[in-house]
Amino acid sequence: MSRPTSLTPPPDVKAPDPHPSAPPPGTELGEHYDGCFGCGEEQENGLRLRTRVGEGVSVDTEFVVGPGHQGAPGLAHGGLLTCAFDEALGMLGFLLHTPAVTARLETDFRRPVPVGSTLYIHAWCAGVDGRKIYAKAVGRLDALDGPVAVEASALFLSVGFEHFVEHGRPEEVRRAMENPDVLKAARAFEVNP
Ligand SMILES: CCCCCCCC/C=C\CCCCCCCC(=O)SCCNC(=O)CCNC(=O)[C@H](O)C(C)(C)COP(=O)(O)OP(=O)(O)OC[C@H]1O[C@@H](n2cnc3c(N)ncnc32)[C@H](O)[C@@H]1OP(=O)(O)O
Repeated sequence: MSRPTSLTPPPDVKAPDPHPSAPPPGTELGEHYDGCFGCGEEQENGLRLRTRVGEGVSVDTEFVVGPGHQGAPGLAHGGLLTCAFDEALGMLGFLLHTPAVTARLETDFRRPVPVGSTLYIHAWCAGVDGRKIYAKAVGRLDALDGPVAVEASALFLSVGFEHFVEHGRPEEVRRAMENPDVLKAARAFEVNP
């Protein structure tokens, strides 16, 4: 039975529309930062997840589970599955046009996920209430309509770019700010609130 928690939007809060400048469904969202463990190309041991825009405020992310992702022999590690969900859910901020960070993330593991399988993760925004972004995701095994293996509920909070500048280690922040793609994304957020 589901119970109200801080991960459930208040009853009067509806699922939002994408921001007018959000990319259309089907668009592949690139890495948000090349050093990101979830999506960064420069992160040697990272998951290198790719995410596409779905209908409304939703995204689809595929996680191909390899031998480097094991917990038990031949099975995906739960923490890495949660990481893949965090990444997919985090991308919803791009459709709402705000940088956002995970405040709380709850994961339900329904079935084991074997090495060699692909987890099809669908994540969507259930509501926005001020800075709070309520989000959900479901991961299906080996097909878009495959059996549900993992589900997640999350609360993200919108933050300004100063969150990253103030808290990140200065050398990585400096390097990120030298990247024209990161700067362009940061300016787009600021110019079109
Ligand atoms: C210049 C370079 C720029 C580079 C930029 C690159 C691109 C970036 C773009 C996009 C990034 C995408 C990244 C994706 C990666 C995946 C996502 C992650 O893994 S993020 C990492 C993990 N998360 C954290 O590290 C957060 C650590 N926590 C915090 O920083 C703070 O706690 C924060 C911001 C979450 C909240 O702090 P407060 O001071 O802003 O706000 P308060 O007042 O504490 O909370 C506001 C409301 O939210 C509730 N709240 C806060 N935390 C909660 C929780 N854990 N559970 C339930 N409610 C919570 C509170 O009760 C309050 O509610 P009431 O307004 O009173 O109703």
